[in-house]
Amino acid sequence: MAVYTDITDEELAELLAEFDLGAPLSFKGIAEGVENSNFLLETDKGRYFLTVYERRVREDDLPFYLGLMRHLAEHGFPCATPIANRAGELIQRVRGKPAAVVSFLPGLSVRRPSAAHCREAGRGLAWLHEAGAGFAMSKENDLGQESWAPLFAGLRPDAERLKPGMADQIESDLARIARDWPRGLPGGVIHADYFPDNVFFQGQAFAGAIDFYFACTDAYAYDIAIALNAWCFEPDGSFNITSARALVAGYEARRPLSSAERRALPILAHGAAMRFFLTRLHDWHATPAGALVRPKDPMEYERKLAVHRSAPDLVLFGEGA
Ligand SMILES: Nc1ncnc2c1ncn2[C@@H]1O[C@H](COP(=O)(O)OP(=O)(O)OP(=O)(O)O)[C@@H](O)[C@H]1O
Ligand SMILES: N[C@@H](CCO)C(=O)O
Repeated sequence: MAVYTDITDEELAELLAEFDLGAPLSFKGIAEGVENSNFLLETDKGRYFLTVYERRVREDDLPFYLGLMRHLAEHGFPCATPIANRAGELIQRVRGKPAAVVSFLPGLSVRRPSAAHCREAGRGLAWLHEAGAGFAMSKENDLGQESWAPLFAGLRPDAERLKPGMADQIESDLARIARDWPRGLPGGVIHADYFPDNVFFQGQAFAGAIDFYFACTDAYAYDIAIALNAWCFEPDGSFNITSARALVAGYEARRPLSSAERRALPILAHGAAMRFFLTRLHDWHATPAGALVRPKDPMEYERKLAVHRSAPDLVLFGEGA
């Protein structure tokens, strides 16, 4: 359960006094998510989310994330929009931590996405890339390819604890990824955490995205690769090529890929699996037993790494193989 910060009625009243959101009707902590504390606030004027930023999110980066959400919403992309207080500020303070009030985004995420959901998710991702194209700010990807080897250097013992022999295998993946990593692909603002729990649907139709706190400037095709890993693996660990083709087709319905982007998808997917394996491995041993938040399983991503390692043409979908 990701509610790390308690908020008293007095603290809520103090915060709301800065806004014109109406009188509170209900206020409750949301159990989902692992990164931040989220509260659903209902007032006589509508529904809002209060997010208190807890760990990975650096305060200095908030103007980028919140500015991006505003920009996307202003350009017609459905996402939660930060709401400024009467003084025009987007960043608030709760218990000494940075916080923001954002609009409520209607829709539901899906736990087991179908190929039809994947197509819609792909379409939504291309829409996000298009809508973000004119955003004036940029932000380096702190968890980009160059960060992975140094990150793993501190995690070797953790990898060996999970599975003896794993560390050398990961080193060899890292070397292959570094050697083949594509440069110069078209890029701009990417979501960088476009997982099913961050995408909402209404019925089968894409209804929007949340959780822009890993967003950064990087190759668009890398965002697709992250999504292929997150959306197109079955619970038994197999890659669902039908779902993957649907996701890419949905994306291309709005933004066709160049042949360089398409050719790069396999190595980008291998790298994207590495990125989530590493952060999960880090959190796995850093989260104390009995903590409120259950860390995500690094082995799920170790299995995805193994799939990309053994079938490097998989994500080419039969083209150029
Ligand atoms: N603006 C919003 N509108 C509607 N629901 C929201 C909104 N923001 C968050 N939620 C709900 O709260 C849950 C947790 O939010 P979020 O995914 O941002 O948390 P997190 O701790 O950053 O999670 P993650 O583990 O994905 O990084 C979401 O699954 C969603 O159900
Ligand atoms: N989507 C991430 C969690 C952080 O948002 C993961 O599955 O590892």
